[in-house]
Amino acid sequence: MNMHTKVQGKHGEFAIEAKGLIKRFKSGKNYVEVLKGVNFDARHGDLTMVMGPSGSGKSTLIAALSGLLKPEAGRVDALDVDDMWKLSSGRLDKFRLDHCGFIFQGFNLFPSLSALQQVTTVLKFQGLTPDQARKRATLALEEVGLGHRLHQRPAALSGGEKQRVAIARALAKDPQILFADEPTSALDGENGQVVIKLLRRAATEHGAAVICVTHDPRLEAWADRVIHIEDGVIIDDQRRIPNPEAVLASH
Ligand SMILES: Nc1ncnc2c1ncn2[C@@H]1O[C@H](COP(=O)(O)OP(=O)(O)OP(=O)(O)O)[C@@H](O)[C@H]1O
Repeated sequence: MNMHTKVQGKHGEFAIEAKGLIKRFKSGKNYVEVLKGVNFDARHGDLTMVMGPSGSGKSTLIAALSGLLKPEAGRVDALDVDDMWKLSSGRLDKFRLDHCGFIFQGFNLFPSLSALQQVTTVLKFQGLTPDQARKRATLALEEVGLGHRLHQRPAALSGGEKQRVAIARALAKDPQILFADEPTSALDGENGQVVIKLLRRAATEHGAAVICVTHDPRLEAWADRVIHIEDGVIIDDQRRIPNPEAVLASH
């Protein structure tokens, strides 16, 4: 693991705490309550997994926690920010850029950029010089095993490689909070294993608070904590001892 930067928050400290989150969507004439007063927290160094059936509110919860979707009620305290949703949208964007990493199922890569450029673009936004950005991006891509694919565009990469580029892009800035939404669902067992191990390492070695939404019960083996959500309510929250050497069987 590269040692160039470290998350400031200590292992075990809260990275994010949310209270009373309520989110409603309009459905015809009515409103559907998708988050029904959710309390949530996640700690540095933990891989916190959020599981639940389709439509239970997992993605909505991630969006409300990460400043992407404003809840109707409740508050989110993250790192040194009290009540994130009181920030202006510009400050909220800056907070996300500086401190949060995102990994989504669809990879969200730019078709015309090489693997290296996908990562350097974000780092340059953060204010690194082109030279610093290139060095840091190269390290991040090497860390996910793509040192030999730096100049390939997404069309030339496999699904697993694309997801690893997305992870390198998220990890290159050493996010203090890493949000992953179904990061392995488009991958086979072998590539899924690579990805979940990278998330595990982001927590253990970088000290990030990794919050991973998944349907996939096989990923529980790597988690420090498994939270179950059903119908907009957290119904279970268990700490467990992760097994970083677990093997992900194919579906
Ligand atoms: N923008 C929206 N407008 C209206 N309804 C929405 C919107 N986003 C989500 N919903 C509804 O909110 C509910 C919860 O959605 P959400 O995506 O949070 O669930 P999920 O647990 O992540 O599901 P999945 O595992 O299928 O991704 C669903 O019933 C969905 O249809």
